[in-house]
Amino acid sequence: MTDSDYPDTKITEIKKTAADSSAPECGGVLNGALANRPPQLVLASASPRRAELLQQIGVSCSVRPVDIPEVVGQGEQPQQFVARLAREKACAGLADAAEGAIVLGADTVVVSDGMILGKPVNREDALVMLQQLSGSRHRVMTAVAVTNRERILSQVVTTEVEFRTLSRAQCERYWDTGEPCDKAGAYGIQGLGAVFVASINGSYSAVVGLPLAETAALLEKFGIPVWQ
Ligand SMILES: Cc1cn([C@H]2C[C@H](O)[C@@H](COP(=O)(O)OP(=O)(O)OP(=O)(O)O)O2)c(=O)[nH]c1=O
Repeated sequence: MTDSDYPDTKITEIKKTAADSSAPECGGVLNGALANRPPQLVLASASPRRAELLQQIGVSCSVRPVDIPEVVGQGEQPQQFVARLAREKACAGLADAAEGAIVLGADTVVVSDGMILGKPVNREDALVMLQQLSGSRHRVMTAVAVTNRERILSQVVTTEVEFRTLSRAQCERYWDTGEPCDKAGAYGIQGLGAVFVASINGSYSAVVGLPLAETAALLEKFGIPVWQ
């Protein structure tokens, strides 16, 4: 794999137009009185890992999971896909957030041999994913998006992970632990799945669900400091 295979990643900024601002999912105007309050961060995610990772860098938030369809568009590249989902999650979270709220959404996928692996839908799906990852390298892409009613900033972070060779029996035992079922690629690097990992090149926290250095920089652009 070369750098040009995953040309990470500058921050993408999208300014919301007047039309966007009146749209129900992202609408509203910040009024003067509320503008003086410290910004409230809303985490639009059901992932306990993302809440823990934010806590790790001293950022407090309220948690409001959102439900959006996670379907790859025709011709959509993995990097575009994760970025779109993170932005859609953030925008959906803004819909019923308080005035002045800042919302963070994120998405993680595993990319192996050009295939996008999300969370396994069942045991067989997980076993196929783990066998596919066995003895080879894959990429984990995590996008983070932060939005208020005026703009969205987003960034995609790609990490390369190399797996040891796994036996079918090992994959079955791993499934039985319950760990793979809610994780992209059917493994958790932060858990028992760590024993499968021969090497990692990139951001560990991004593999777990949120790239902390990049997230901290994005939050600071919205006036939310880390380590408070
Ligand atoms: C590869 C890998 C993924 N994961 C997790 C991170 C994400 O929570 C999950 C990928 O699914 P996502 O759809 O990104 O997130 P989610 O469904 O958990 O939460 P939400 O959509 O509400 O934000 O996989 C790990 O915890 N460890 C790992 O090593």
